[in-house]
Amino acid sequence: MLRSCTAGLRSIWALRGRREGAPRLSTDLQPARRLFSTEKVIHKDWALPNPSWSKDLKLLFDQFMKKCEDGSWERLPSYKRRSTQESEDFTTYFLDPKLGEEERLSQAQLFTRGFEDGLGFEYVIFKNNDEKRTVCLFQGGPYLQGVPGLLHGGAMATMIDIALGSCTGGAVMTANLNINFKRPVPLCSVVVINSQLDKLEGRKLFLSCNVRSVDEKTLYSEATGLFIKVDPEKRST
Ligand SMILES: CCCCC/C=C\C/C=C\C/C=C\C/C=C\CCCC(=O)SCCNC(=O)CCNC(=O)[C@H](O)C(C)(C)COP(=O)(O)OP(=O)(O)OC[C@H]1O[C@@H](n2cnc3c(N)ncnc32)[C@H](O)[C@@H]1OP(=O)(O)O
Repeated sequence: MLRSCTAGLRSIWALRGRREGAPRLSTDLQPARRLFSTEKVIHKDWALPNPSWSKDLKLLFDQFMKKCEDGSWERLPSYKRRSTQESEDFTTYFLDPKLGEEERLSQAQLFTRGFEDGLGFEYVIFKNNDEKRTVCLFQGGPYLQGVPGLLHGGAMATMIDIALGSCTGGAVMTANLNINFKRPVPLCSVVVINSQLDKLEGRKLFLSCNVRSVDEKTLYSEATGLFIKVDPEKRST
């Protein structure tokens, strides 16, 4: 497993070298502002295959894209940042215009999309609206290591949070997340997160998920989450 991870890293570096004008490693501390001056980066949909995707991830992606053809499933696009109504709901709810937050947040981006191809979170989420469930295909890259050779539990928790949140379809906040880590996840492997909405009670959404290996033989984690729809009448700050 470690050998394939190293090989993956080597190919990522090789690719980076080949791509003309490709940004250098984020550890070079390039100003984030420069990244965001490129409209292409802001509007790019990151939930699409790139050369770092393993055969397993590409295969599953293709299978789910096929399921999208009859409209029962949809692929959810993913951006570093976006200016949709949903984001506006969050901004109105949490940010105080008096504090000049907009300027401070001009460099903000979704942290799961802050890594270069293959190094961090590679994932795509498919949603089945009728069945109120999502499937997240996730490949955790070498920068997400915890115990040597294994995915950090916090990285897994992050993906679980996003996967559960993707089932809610609106402006929500995570109020509670409960995870049972049953088996360690090998770094650079692909896992499948199956999430579902179990119950809706006013503004409270109760969700659950499991995380399995591609062959479904290993159950890595099980989790439940409580998400609260933000109340536009309330401000939290
Ligand atoms: C997660 C994905 C979201 C996807 C959204 C989609 C699109 C958005 C567009 C762009 C964004 C893109 C991507 C987003 C990606 C990632 C998001 C990451 C998510 C997070 O990383 S998020 C940070 C961690 N999260 C917090 O930082 C929450 C801090 N917290 C609060 O901000 C408040 O606490 C809040 C708002 C949760 C509730 O506050 P509130 O004032 O609105 O409501 P209130 O307190 O009245 O609770 C109402 C009813 O919920 C019950 N209740 C509340 N909390 C409970 C708990 N813990 N356990 C059991 N029951 C609970 C009460 O008991 C009451 O129940 P009842 O009505 O029956 O009495």
